[in-house]
Amino acid sequence: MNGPINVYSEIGKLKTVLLHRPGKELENLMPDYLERLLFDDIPFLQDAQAEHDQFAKILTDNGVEVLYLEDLMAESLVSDEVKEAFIDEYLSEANIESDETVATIKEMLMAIEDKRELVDKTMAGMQVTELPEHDKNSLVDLMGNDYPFAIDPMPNLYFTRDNFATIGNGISLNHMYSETRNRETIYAKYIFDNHPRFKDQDIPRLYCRNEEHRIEGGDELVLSSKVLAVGISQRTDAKAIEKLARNIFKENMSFETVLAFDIGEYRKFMHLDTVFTMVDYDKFTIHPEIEGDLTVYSITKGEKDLVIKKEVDQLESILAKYLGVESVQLIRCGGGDVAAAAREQWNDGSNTLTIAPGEVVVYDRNVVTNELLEKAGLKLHKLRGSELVRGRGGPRCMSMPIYREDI
Ligand SMILES: NC(=[NH2+])NCCC[C@H](N)C(=O)O
Repeated sequence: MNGPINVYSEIGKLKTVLLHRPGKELENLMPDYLERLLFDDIPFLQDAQAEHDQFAKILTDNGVEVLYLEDLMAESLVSDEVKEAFIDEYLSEANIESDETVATIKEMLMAIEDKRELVDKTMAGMQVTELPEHDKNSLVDLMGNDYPFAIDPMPNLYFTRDNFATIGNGISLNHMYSETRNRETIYAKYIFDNHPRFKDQDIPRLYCRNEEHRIEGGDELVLSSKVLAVGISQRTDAKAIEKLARNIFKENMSFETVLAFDIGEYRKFMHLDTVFTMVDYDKFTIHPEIEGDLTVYSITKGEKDLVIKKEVDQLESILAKYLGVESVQLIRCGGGDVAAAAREQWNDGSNTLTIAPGEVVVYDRNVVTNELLEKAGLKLHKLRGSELVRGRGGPRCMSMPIYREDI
C-alpha cells in the first residue's frame, strides 16, 4: 500500500499536486524591494490569479487532484496550541526587532479566528500602518525607520516547487538560499507534522530546514525510481547535495544514483529546472546556453561513504546510461536561435510540467520552443503566461507533485 506521497519520476501520470494561488502578497511588492524579494516586476494580481486558475483547470481537467498550500496549512492548525506555536515560530523568523511589536502582532494574529484568513495574512505580510498604536519604549521602536513593512510579504509562495520537494515517499524540507524564501518553509513543516492526511504516515524527512547548507526544490529532479538529478546552482550548494544523498541512501529507498549537474551560479537560471526538465521516457528540454560548460557528477553509495565521480561523457550518453534507455533526445529551448533561446528561457520555455509521459503544461508565449516540443511528438497544454511569469517561474516551478503513478 503506497503512502500519501509517491513521486518516483518526473513524468508518471500526475494524480495529486500542490499549488498556491497567488494572493495579496503580490500587492505588497514595491519597486524598491523587488531584488531582495527575488522578483523582476510587479504582476497584476487579478490577471495572475486568472492565469493561475487556468493552470489549476488544465490540471483538474486532466484528472489531477489539486491541493492548495493555504488550505492544507489552515487544516493543519488543528488546535490552539498548534496555532500559537505556528504564530510564535512565524514571528521569530519575521525579522522584527522590537519585542513590543512582536507582542502586538501576535495579539492581532491570535485574534483571527478563521484559519484560512490567518494563513493568508501570514503570507501577505503586514505594513507598519496596519499596526494599532502600541507602547514604544524600546530604542528601535522610538527611532523608527522608513521601511514600510512590519513583516515582509512572501511573494514567491506560488512557486510551490522550491521550499520543499517530494522524493519517492519522502520530502526534503529545504533550507533556502535567501532569507525571504527561507520563511516559506514553515508551512510545509506544519503541514507534514500536523495535517491529518500526512501526520501519522511514514514520510521520510530527507533534508531539514535547519541544515546549514542550502538546497531548493527547483534543483531536485526525480528522473526515475533509481536516479535523481540535483542542480549545483545559485540556490543549491554541493555540500547540501552530499547530505541529501547520504540521507536518501540511509533510508534504503530505491534510489541508487544522484547526478549532480553543475550549472553555475546565475540569476537567470537559478535552478536546474529553469534549463532542464524531463518530458518523456527519453526526452528532455534543455537550454543550449548551459550545455557547453555543464559538468555532471555521479554520487552513489560506497562501502564506507559516498562514491563521487566526474562523468566524462556527453549529456545524452550519461542520461541514456543511467536511465537504461538506448538514446535520449534533448529538445533545445529556442532551437538554434540565440535570441529566441535566451528570451524563451527567461520566460520559462524550458520549465515544463509533465503530467503524463509525453504530455506537458507550458506557457503559450514560448512559441519557438513549443513548436519544437510539438514536432518531437509531445502533447502540449498551453497556459497564458503574462503575469505569473514576472516572478521568473513556469509550470514546473508553480507545482509540487504529491502523487504520480509509477511508470
Ligand atoms: N523552480 C523554480 N525555477 N522556481 C523559480 C523561482 C523564482 C523565484 N522568483 C525565485 O527567485 O526564487
